[in-house]
Amino acid sequence: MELAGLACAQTLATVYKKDKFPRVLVCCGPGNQGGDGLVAARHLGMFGYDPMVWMPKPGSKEIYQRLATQCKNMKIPIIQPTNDMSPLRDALARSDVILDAIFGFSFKPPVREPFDQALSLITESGLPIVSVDIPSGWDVEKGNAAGVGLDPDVLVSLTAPKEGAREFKGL
Ligand SMILES: NC(=O)C1=CN([C@@H]2O[C@H](COP(=O)(O)OP(=O)(O)OC[C@H]3O[C@@H](n4cnc5c(N)ncnc54)[C@H](OP(=O)(O)O)[C@@H]3O)[C@@H](O)[C@H]2O)[C@H](O)CC1
Repeated sequence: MELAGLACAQTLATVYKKDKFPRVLVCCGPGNQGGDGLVAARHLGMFGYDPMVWMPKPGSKEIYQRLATQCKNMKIPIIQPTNDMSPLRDALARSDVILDAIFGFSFKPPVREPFDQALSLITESGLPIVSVDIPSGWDVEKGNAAGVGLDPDVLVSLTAPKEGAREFKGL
C-alpha cells in the first residue's frame, strides 16, 4: 500500500505539474484502494501540492485509520464522512485534478450509494482524473460494460494491468 500510494502520487506529479494543478482532490473508497489514496495524499502534500481527501465511508481496518491520522497530522483536509453530496460538489469546484482511489479490483457492480452519485458528479466536473489500478465503476474483468464508470485520463496499474482495463484509451 505504501509503494502503491507513492507510485500514484509520483505519476500524478509527473503528468499534472503542481504549478498548473496544485489542488488535488483525493477520492478514497472503503477498501485497500482507499488506503492507497491516503498514502498518495500524504506524498502529494510532501511534493508541495494542496491535497484534500474525500472519503464518505472510511474503511474499518486499523491501517486505514492510521493512514487517515497521518494525513490529519500533516494538516491535509479530510471532508467529514457523509452521504450528502454537497461537500463533494464544493470540493470539485475547488480542485484542479482528481486522484480516483475509490474502487479497485474488489469492486462488484452495480455501484451503491453514496458512490453512485459521486461517480456522476466527478464525471460532470470535467476535471482530469488519475485512476488507481482500475477506473472506479469498472468491473475488474468486464471493464466499463455497465457504462457508469469514470473515464480517467491516466491509469496507474498496480502489479499488472487488469483484464477489465483493455478498453482504457488514456495514458
Ligand atoms: N497486491 C496488490 O495488488 C495490492 C493492491 N492494493 C490496492 O487494493 C485494491 C483492492 O483492495 P480491496 O480492499 O480488495 O478492495 P477495493 O479497494 O477494490 O474495494 C473494496 C470495497 O469496496 C466496496 N464495494 C465493492 N463493490 C461496491 C459497490 N458496488 N458499491 C459500493 N461499494 C462497493 C466494498 O464494500 P462492501 O460493502 O462490499 O464491503 C469494499 O469495502 C487494489 O485494486 C489496489 O488498489 C493495495 O495497495 C495492496 C497491494
